Amino acid sequence: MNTLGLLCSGGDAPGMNMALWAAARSAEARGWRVLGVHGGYQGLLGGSVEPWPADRLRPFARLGGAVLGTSRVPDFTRQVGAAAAQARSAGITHALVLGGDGSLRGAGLLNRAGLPTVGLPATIDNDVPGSAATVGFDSAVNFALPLADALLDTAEALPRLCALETLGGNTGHLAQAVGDACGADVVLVPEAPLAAPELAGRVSAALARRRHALIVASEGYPALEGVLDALAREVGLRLRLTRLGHAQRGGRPSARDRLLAGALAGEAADLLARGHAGVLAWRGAPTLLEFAAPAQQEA
Ligand SMILES: Nc1ncnc2c1ncn2[C@@H]1O[C@H](COP(=O)(O)OP(=O)(O)O)[C@@H](O)[C@H]1O
Ligand SMILES: O=P(O)(O)OC[C@H]1O[C@](O)(COP(=O)(O)O)[C@@H](O)[C@@H]1O
Repeated sequence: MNTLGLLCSGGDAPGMNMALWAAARSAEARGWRVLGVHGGYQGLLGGSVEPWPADRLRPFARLGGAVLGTSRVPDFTRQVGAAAAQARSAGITHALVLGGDGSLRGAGLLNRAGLPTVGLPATIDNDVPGSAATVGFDSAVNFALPLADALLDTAEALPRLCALETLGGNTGHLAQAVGDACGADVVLVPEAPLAAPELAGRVSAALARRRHALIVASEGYPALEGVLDALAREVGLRLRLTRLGHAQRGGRPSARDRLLAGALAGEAADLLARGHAGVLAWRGAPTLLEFAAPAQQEA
C-alpha cells in the first residue's frame, strides 16, 4: 500500500502543521496511508514513526510549531542510507520533508538513496532556492512588525535611537522585509555589510531630520553588537537593542502561510502520486532538490 511518511526538519516554522494536515488529506483522498515521523531525521533514524491520519493532524493545523517535532542531525549525509532503510522498514513508501535549504538537501539525498521524496519549503528564513516564499516567513514578518511599529512609537516620542534584531540565521530576508514594512532608517543584512562611516552617515541624516531613528538588523550581521556600540559612540546617543530571539519563530501561522502551506502540500501529494520525486513542491517549474552546489555539512 502506498504510504506517505511526513517529516519536519531544522527550525520549526508557523504553517508546518497546516502543511502536514493538508498533505495527509491529499494523500488519503488518493487512498494512501499516512505515517508521521517524530523528531525529524533523528526520529527517522531511531524508527520513531506512527500513524498520523488527517483527522489526528487537524486540531494542530492552526497552531505554530511542528506537532511531529523536528531535529538537527549534523552528520546526516553519512546516515542517509540508514534513514532510507529505516523508512522502508517502517512501511513508508514515499516521503514528504518540510524544512529549509539544509533539510531539503537531506531530502534530495533520501530520494537518491531510493526513498521517493518531495521537499516542501518551510522556514522563517525564506532562503530556499526555487521557492519565492517559504512557509513561515510571512508569519515571522508579521510577528515582528507590530514590535517594530511599537519601537518607532516610543523612539518618536522621546526621541531616541533604537535597534531591532530579527532571526534569519546568516540571511537577511526577514530583517529586510520587517525593515521595509515598518520604514526603518537602516536595515543591516549579513549579505551586504555597511562600512562604519556609511552606517553612521545614514543614521546621522535620519537623526538630523527628525531626531529619532530605527535600525532593523538580522542576527547574522557580522559583530552586530560591536557595530551598534561603535555607532552609538559616533552619534553620541544611547542605543538599546531589542532582540526578538526564538519568539519570532513561534505563534500561529498567518493566513498567507496557511494558504501557502495548503497549496504546497497539495502540490507535493500530487507530485508523488504522479511518480515525481527528488523535487521541491512549488507552484512553478519543478526544481531539483539538489539545487546549487552541495553544501558542506558541519562535522
Ligand atoms: N547538505 C546537507 N545534506 C544533507 N542533510 C543536510 C544538509 N544540510 C543540512 N542537512 C540536514 O538538515 C538538518 C537541518 O538543516 P538546517 O540547515 O539546520 O535547517 P534548515 O533545513 O531549516 O535550513 C541538519 O541538521 C541536517 O540533518
Ligand atoms: O533553534 P536554533 O538552533 O537556535 O536555530 C536558530 C535559527 O533557526 C532559524 O530560526 C530558522 O532556521 P532554519 O529554518 O534554517 O533551521 C534561524 O532564523 C535561526 O538562526
